[in-house]
Order: sequence, then structure tokens, then C-alpha cells
Amino acid sequence: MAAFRRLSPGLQASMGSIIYRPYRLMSGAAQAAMDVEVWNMTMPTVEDVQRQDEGRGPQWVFLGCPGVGKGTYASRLSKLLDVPHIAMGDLVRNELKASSPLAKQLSEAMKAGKLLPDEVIFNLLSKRLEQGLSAGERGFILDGFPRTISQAEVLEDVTEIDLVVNLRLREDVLISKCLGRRICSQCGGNFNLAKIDVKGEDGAPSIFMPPLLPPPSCASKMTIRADDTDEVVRARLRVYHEESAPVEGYYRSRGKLLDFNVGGGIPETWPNLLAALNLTDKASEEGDQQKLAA
Ligand SMILES: Nc1ncnc2c1ncn2[C@@H]1O[C@H](COP(=O)(O)OP(=O)(O)O)[C@@H](O)[C@H]1O
Repeated sequence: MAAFRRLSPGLQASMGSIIYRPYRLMSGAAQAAMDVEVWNMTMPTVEDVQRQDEGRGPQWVFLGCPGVGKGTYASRLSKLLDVPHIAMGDLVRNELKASSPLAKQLSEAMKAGKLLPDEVIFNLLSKRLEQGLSAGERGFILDGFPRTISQAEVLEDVTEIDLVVNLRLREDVLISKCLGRRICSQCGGNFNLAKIDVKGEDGAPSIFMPPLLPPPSCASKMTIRADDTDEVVRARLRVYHEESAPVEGYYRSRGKLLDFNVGGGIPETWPNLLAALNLTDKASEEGDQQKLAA
């Protein structure tokens, strides 16, 4: 509870009331059974995950450096498991569209690659979870939260996290992927102009990732995130190593961390990730069957 004491009483109240009620519905026995499973790294099947508990969906976290693909894979998994994908960066960017002096100040910090104050982050996350609860959402996949040990401690105080997926990729590729990232200003689609083709060295495998090019309708509307410049990407990676990498150890020591090396583009990585999670994507399997039959 030490982390709570560092937060404002109002925030404690809001985190406590919003997250505690529904997510504590899971029985102690069910929680204990799940802890043992995750500790032994026996991954749940998609049916186990969906059947988990009447009032409680899966609660997963995605960790990993900027550019590793947290958003891409968390969003795909959220569709597969039918739980919301809550991307902290998106919540922040959305909030900072306002023109208040505070929004300006926070936006400057973000553009410099710094983490924003916990108070701001918890407020946004609480609001988002509250909206989700009113809309009947069950469970979540968090992407970009927690990013510090103190955030992880607060999260642990208020709810149970079932599984933490830690995506990993070599640093030169991360930088190229951040610099190649483009977003369509009209439809919000994410694309990447970077062509990654690195030879394996010292036992490390080769990595090939083709660019993810926009369709003609989006091509003239490409925008770049303000924090995807070379200097800021390097600053964000430094911040990750200093502040966020310890969160990996936090969950590893609790038996909840699954390390996963991103070894290629989406077509190779997605099935490998599903296999590591012991999940089956029936839709893409059926698609494969259709392709095979054609
Ligand atoms: N949990 C968090 N704590 C503090 N700041 C955050 C958090 N999540 C997002 N931010 C802010 O939003 C920025 C963008 O986040 P995100 O889109 O998740 O970036 P990335 O691509 O680096 O993983 C971060 O660099 C930081 O300024």
C-alpha cells in the first residue's frame, strides 16, 4: 500500500472504487489456481481465458520498448479474446489535444520522450476503465501501463494481473521501426515505411520485416508522431531501460512474465505469439484453409 500513500487521496479513492469492485469478483480459489498455472507457465487456451469467470475477463499487460509492436499485437489479441485493448499512449494523445496550459506542458514532456506524472496517468486510466465498466466491458489488455515499478505496485494493489507479455526486439530494429512509423490523419490507420532486413550475427537470428505500406487512399495523408524523431526515440529507449525495464523483473519474480522475441513481420510473428500463448485464431486458420484450397 506504500504506493497508494504517495498518491493523492482523491486518486486513491477513484482507483479503489473503480477497479476493486468488479475485478475482485473472481473467487480466491480461482485466483490461486490461476496463479499456479501462470507460475508454471502453462498458458491458458482461448476457451479457458473466455470461460474464466462470469464477472471477470482476462487481465493482461503488454510490456516492451517503443516500436516493438505492443499496439499491433495487443490489438489483435484483444479482438481474439473479446476484451478491450487499452493503449495508454492513445489515451494520453487524445487528452492532450485540448489547449489548456496543463495540456501544453504535458505535451512538451511527451514530445521530449519523458514519462508523464503518475497522477495524470492514473486519472486517465481510471476514467477509461470506468467508461468500460458502464459499457459492460470484461477484462482488458493494457499496453503502455504499468511503465514504472510504482505504477506496477499500484496496479497490483487494486487488481489481479493474470499474464504479462514482454515483447523483445534488437535496438537497431526498434529505432528503424519507430522512424518508419506513419499514421493516416483521416482513418487513423498505422503503417510503417521501414524495410527491416538484418543478418543474424553471434547466434542471433536474421530478421526480415517488409514495410507495411498505406493503400492509395491514405498515402497522401501520412503523419508522423511528434516523438518519433531520431533524438526522441533514443531518449524514449533510455527512459525504457531506466524506468520500465525493472517492471519486467517485477512480474518475472511473480511468475507472470512471458518473454517473446519478435522475429519478423506480422504474418510470421502472429502465429508464433499465439502458439506461445497456446491460443488458436480460428478466423486466420480458416483463412489459411481457404488459401490452401484455392
Ligand atoms: N504509463 C505511462 N506513464 C507515464 N507516461 C506515459 C505512460 N504511458 C504513456 N505515457 C506517455 O505517452 C508517451 C507515448 O506512449 P506510447 O504511445 O505508449 O509510446 P511507445 O511507442 O514509446 O511505447 C510516452 O512516451 C509518455 O510520455
